[in-house]
Amino acid sequence: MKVALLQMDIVLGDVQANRQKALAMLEQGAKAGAKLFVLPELWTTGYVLDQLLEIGEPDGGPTVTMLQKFAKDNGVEIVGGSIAEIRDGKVYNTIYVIDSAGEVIGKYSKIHLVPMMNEEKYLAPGDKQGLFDLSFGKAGGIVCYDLRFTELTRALALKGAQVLFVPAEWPAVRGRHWLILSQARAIENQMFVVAVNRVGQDHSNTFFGHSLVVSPWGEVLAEGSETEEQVIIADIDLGIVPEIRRKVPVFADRRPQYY
Ligand SMILES: O=C(O)CCC(=O)C(=O)O
Repeated sequence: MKVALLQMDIVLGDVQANRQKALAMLEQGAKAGAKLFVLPELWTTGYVLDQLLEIGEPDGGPTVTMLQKFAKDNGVEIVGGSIAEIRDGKVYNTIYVIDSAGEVIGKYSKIHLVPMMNEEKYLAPGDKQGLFDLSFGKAGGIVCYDLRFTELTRALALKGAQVLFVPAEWPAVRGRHWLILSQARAIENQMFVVAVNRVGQDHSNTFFGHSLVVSPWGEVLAEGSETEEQVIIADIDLGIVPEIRRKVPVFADRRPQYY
């Protein structure tokens, strides 16, 4: 399966400009033969947390409609990064997952809000795990800071996820954590990790880029640069997951009665 990671810069607060940029990058990925597309966290707005209530979108808004049309026209699946979703007068940081017929087949709202970025002042936390049935099988979705909470990814793996998608806006000051945690989640859960970060800067942070695809054996199959916008393409062979889980049987050897 060919996956495209849209490592984009984000124009702060300019939803229209970000949509146009994402569309151009989606087209670039489709030309390269990608069948599954993943976008970064809050890619339509960036971290303008105090504006999200005005510029966020309810279900069925223009951003998700644009992604649905692209998915249907091109017969591809999309993990629509995360966008600011307005629900019951609150803002959620939500991944939309769209199938190749253009249907929204799942959503996940970021569970762990980031104190270092004051998210809890502006965002409401999700309360459900993101487990999705895609054409290749089960996949999990988490957002950025969620990557630090090993229990959440393990719960998704125990429910059958073989791929983990991680849209992010991860800052460069903690860049090493991004690389190590992405590889750790892949190795300990014997799953592919497809982690998509933004590049560029906002008022408070320089972002780290280095979007990456890690195999269940811990190999980095593809990695973006630190500063450049890029459509990163990687080939994922899900056939190796059962093979690795047989070779090093950590799931069979768990002893949860002692944890
Ligand atoms: O955990 C971190 O260091 C970064 C988290 C973050 O930037 C986010 O969740 O948006």
